Amino acid sequence: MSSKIRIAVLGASGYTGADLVRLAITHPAMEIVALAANQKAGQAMADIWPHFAPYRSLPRLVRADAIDWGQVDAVFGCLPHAASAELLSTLDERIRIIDLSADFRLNDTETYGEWYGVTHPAPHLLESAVYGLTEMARPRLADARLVACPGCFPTAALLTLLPVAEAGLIRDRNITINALTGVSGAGRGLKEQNLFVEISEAAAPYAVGAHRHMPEMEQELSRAFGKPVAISFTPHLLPMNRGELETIIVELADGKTLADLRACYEARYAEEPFIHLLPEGQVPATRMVRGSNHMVLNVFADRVPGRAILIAAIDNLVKGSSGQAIQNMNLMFGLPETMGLEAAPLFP
Ligand SMILES: NC(=O)C1=CN([C@@H]2O[C@H](COP(=O)(O)OP(=O)(O)OC[C@H]3O[C@@H](n4cnc5c(N)ncnc54)[C@H](OP(=O)(O)O)[C@@H]3O)[C@@H](O)[C@H]2O)C=CC1
Ligand SMILES: CC(=O)N[C@@H](CCC(=O)OP(=O)(O)O)C(=O)O
Repeated sequence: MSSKIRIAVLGASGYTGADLVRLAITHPAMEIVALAANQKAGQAMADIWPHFAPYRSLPRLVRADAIDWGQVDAVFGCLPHAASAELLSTLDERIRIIDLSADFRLNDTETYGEWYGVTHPAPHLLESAVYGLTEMARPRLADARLVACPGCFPTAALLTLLPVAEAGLIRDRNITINALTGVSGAGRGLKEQNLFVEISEAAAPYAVGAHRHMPEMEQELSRAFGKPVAISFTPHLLPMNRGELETIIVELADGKTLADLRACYEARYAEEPFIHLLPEGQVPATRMVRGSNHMVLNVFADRVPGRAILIAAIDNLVKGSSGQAIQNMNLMFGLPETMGLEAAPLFP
């Protein structure tokens, strides 16, 4: 192995793949050896991405079957679900996999089939897959061959809910998550509902009562509560490029207070480089984290007795996908966890 981790990015012509490349360019221990696409194979990154104009030496996009896999130590799967598992399951066991799709997040293939509408292409890989919510998965990452990065909505929701669920501070019922997202969450493919005229000067919910991230959140929350949990989750599309904000209403467990929630986050996240409990009263907003791997979080009282409001913001393309993927890679390869991810948020 060379002194750097030689990486391939599958889906480098998509939004998460491109943001991964953006971060990899300045990562001191990553060397980009291959970039793959589907319809855009054959094109140069600088031709399809205006922000890569200064980086003409990036490898040209190829189809995955044209990659010299002997040169690759780690692969990032930035592909649609099913296509991702199909391709990744053909790779040599030596190559470590960081998958950003939904393919290896759910433990059971029946739930996957129900929500994703396809038969799982590689069920034999599920057992060894580590659910890569980094802050919760550290001990299992060093030896992992396959890491399934969480969806963008579950990332913010679970980082907010898991500590207080595990500490018995909230009830396992009536958890309501309302989320706002930027349009890059839907990928670069053209969809008429995401055209400028359809989304500008507007805000609208989608996948109401039926979003695919619910089973993923329920899987992890059920583990934390030690019993099956159902949640209510409604995403809303906003006319912004990046960013995700989640407002979560919870019921406090008997005798627990807002101060208990705050103390729990202070203890759990005090040493975390990327998770920040804001000072009392400060409201999280997407502009606080844009372009960075940070998450900001705060807790607020609800007028309804016995409830609390938890709010978190992340950048869907960084902490919600490519940044978290690199954070996982750093731990898989024994590197400092924050390597290549130290950039401050972009503002204004
Ligand atoms: N966008 C986001 O905020 C997040 C996305 N994700 C997940 O990450 C994955 C990538 O998302 P995103 O970057 O937004 O998607 P995009 O639609 O922007 O990009 C998809 C990429 O996959 C390639 N591709 C499509 N179909 C195939 C195929 N059959 N075989 C090989 N390559 C193919 C495309 O190539 P070409 O352009 O040549 O057609 C493109 O490079 C998805 O699974 C998504 O759900 C996860 C967290 C957040
Ligand atoms: C705005 C928008 O459409 N966002 C996407 C989130 C992308 C994501 O995280 O999807 P996967 O779980 O498939 O990886 C969505 O709501 O489906």
